[in-house]
Amino acid sequence: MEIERDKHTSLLAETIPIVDLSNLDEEQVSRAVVKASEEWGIFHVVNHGIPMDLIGRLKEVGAQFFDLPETEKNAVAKQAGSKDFEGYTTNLKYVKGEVWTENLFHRIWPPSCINLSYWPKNPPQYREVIEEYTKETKKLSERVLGYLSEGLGLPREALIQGLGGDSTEYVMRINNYPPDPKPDLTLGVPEHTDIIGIAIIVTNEVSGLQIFKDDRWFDVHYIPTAITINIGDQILRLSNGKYKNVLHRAIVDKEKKRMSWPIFVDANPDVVIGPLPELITGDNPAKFKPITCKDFKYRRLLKLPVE
Ligand SMILES: O=C(O)CCC(=O)C(=O)O
Ligand SMILES: [Fe+2]
Repeated sequence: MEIERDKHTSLLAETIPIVDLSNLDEEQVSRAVVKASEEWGIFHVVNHGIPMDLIGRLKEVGAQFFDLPETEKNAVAKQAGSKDFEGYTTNLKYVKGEVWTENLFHRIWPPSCINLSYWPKNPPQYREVIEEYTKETKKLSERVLGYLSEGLGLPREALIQGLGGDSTEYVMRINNYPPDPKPDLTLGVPEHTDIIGIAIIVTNEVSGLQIFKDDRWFDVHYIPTAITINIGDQILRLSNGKYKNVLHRAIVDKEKKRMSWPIFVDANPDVVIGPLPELITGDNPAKFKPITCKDFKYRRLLKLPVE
């Protein structure tokens, strides 16, 4: 596969929507989140209520982990042959069309699905910081899903329940993209839509996330105080296509290390994902067939069609 990279994406002045969550007019906030999700499938939130100090500590423990020698990172390595995704994986190689990244992946909520053997013991404050950040992102996620439910004309809990309510899994991913001497040959993450409900992302100061809209790629500019929210496949399907699952990719930098910390809000494997029944009318027929999350992911992974 040859990577086609437009040369001048960063010249585009347009930015993804920015929603100020401190606005006291809740209806205005709700409408802004809904509009951004319909048109872009991605937006920044500012004044989101998550302490910047906590975000700073999250970035610190992530960076410290990836700075460890390979042998130490391998203490939490993804198990070869394991069907599950949790653990540390590295993919740093100069092959045309390949990805240039190493990452750490593990569940963070609910407590019953946490496997601490994939949580680094070094740096020592890793666990405490992630636990604190989990609580904050869960609140933010529920707030955003509440607005998106209202935008469907449904009670605030509708999408939270659609994603499985208390069984919804939160998954931490930390992506590390070291400087890449041959950035034209590689991508950090090839283009994809997230297979989950929503993603809540912070990054370091190096921009690199790009999204596809109206036939072109746009840079998602780094805003120090913002958190970026992506709509994934599960919300597209639950909303019967109203909210867009944004197509995105990450490019790498020749000189600077880029890092990102997405949290994925993900229905558990047994949850059936299809348009919420209340949305379906003669005028709005179902655009998707209900399917368990497990089957949906399996088919997407193998690139099989999903109705
Ligand atoms: O690195 C980024 O900004 C985004 C990474 C991403 O899309 C993913 O991990 O799914
Ligand atoms: Fe993604």
